Amino acid sequence: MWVGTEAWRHVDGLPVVDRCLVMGVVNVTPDSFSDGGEWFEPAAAIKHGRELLAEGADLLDVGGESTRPGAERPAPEEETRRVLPVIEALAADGALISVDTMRAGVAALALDAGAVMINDVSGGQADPDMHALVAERRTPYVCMHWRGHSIDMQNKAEYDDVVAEVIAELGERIEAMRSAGIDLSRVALDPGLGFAKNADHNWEILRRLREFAVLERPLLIGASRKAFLGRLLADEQTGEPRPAVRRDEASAAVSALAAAAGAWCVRAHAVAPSADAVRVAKRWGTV
Ligand SMILES: Nc1nc2ncc(COP(=O)(O)O)nc2c(=O)[nH]1
Repeated sequence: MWVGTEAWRHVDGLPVVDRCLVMGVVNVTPDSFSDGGEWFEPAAAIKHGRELLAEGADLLDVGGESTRPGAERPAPEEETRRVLPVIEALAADGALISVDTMRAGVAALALDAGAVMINDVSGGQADPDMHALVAERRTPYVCMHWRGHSIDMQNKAEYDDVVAEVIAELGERIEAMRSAGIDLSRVALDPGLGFAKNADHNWEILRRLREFAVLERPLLIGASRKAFLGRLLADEQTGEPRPAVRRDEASAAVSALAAAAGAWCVRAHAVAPSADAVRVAKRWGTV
């Protein structure tokens, strides 16, 4: 039976400990950009989730729809088929699970199967029923900044001031959640790195991360293995981006810096490096 990494204080539903949390990524998809297909079989995904918990993941994010740029959407039934057995098994181990879905129907079944949080990259824009579900079930909810589905989201990466505009658009989401009767004390926000954002936008958001404090909600940062890190670390001779599976050191560096800037949680494919990184950030900032 898995035991939590540290004493949990559920402050109004969102899990909280006295450092930045680490959310391990379990993509049960054939085509996610960073690990597509590796954990597509339930047994492999469950085994991987247990490995991430052993590496120090505070919670696991189980998703059945790839959101990489250009991705085609699976049918709701297929998305459900992918995630439910994995959520059931890992929740039975005692793990804290968020379901990474934009669909209220999938989220409801995931909650019934033992998930304790909904991670919605669309912030409720992809499914008009999502906010009502979150309000009714009083589920801790991650609301990410989003400007449309992966199939064409990079066409919407136009900003005058990306930080000001992402903050404003997340503010609109907060109002929509408030109107839907959602208990905002159970809501975390996420700037959506790589979603309708290019590399410069991502770096500007990270550089100015503290400005998001104006929204007065915990922040989740999902930088792990993303293309902007690959481009930063491109081969100097060939210009070839660093492959996704070799971006974990850079991902951990972002985790440390995001934690130092006050992030509530970081989302990581390789948990161990980021688990160490957030502990370094905590001790560094401790008087
Ligand atoms: N809250 C949140 N959820 C996410 N889900 C998927 C991906 C895409 O990355 P993946 O395909 O490696 O999971 N990124 C995020 C993110 O940045 N934030």
